[in-house]
Amino acid sequence: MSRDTLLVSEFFGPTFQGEGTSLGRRALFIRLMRCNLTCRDCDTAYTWDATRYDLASKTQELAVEDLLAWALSRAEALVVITGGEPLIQQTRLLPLVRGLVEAGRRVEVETNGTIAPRFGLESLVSQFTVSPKLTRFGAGMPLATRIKPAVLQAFTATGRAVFKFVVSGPDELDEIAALAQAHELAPVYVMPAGTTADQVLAGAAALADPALRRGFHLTTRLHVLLWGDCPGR
Ligand SMILES: Nc1nc2[nH]cc(C(=O)O)c2c(=O)[nH]1
Ligand code: SF4
Ligand SMILES: [Mg+2]
Repeated sequence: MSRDTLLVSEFFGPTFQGEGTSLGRRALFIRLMRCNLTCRDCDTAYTWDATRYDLASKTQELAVEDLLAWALSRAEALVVITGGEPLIQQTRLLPLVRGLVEAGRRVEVETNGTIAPRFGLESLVSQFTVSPKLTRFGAGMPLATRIKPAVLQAFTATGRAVFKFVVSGPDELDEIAALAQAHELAPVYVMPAGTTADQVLAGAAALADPALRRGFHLTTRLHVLLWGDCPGR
């Protein structure tokens, strides 16, 4: 077994997968430190923003085998790996994912879609939930930083990608439709931004009919509806 370590922000569960295709399923979560993007409204800036947080005090450097033992000591069939941007650490993630899959677990990775999965990770992970960042959410970042066509293509080529856009309002659906068409992204989920139940509910209500008209799927943020902006849920 590898002595590799991962830079972890938090690991928790059981909880419910709060977003996307597995919404409502019991799951364990492993949130990794670091991100290569700097989204203005990031809800997990404590994983990467050294200007606002003391990252050293937020980081746990954990042995892969200890994380694996923790996950396998629980009954949950689904393990979600998120961040931050988890694929920054993908070489050291590989033995963890391999161990989980060999034990029969389903692994989903939540990613911003700017780093392609490699080294066999693309065939071990059951689902990549890819969230490209829109102009408003990614304010200040150039398009070429947020949207990498070859990487999006690599995710599509895995046959295991779903695309989930965090949306501030229905006026952003044009931008999503253009991206989906240009990069052949499917299936497309839209998800309201928000860290309170009121924001998420209002956002979902505003998105529902426009999303139906466009052929997009809709996801809420169940954990925010249930528990608000609460780390570790
Ligand atoms: N319950 C729960 N579901 C989630 N789905 C995606 C999450 C994330 O932070 O990436 C998340 C999270 O933090 N909690
Ligand atoms: S890509 Fe995700 S983790 Fe990184 S800054 Fe943007 S919202 Fe935050
Ligand atoms: Mg999140």
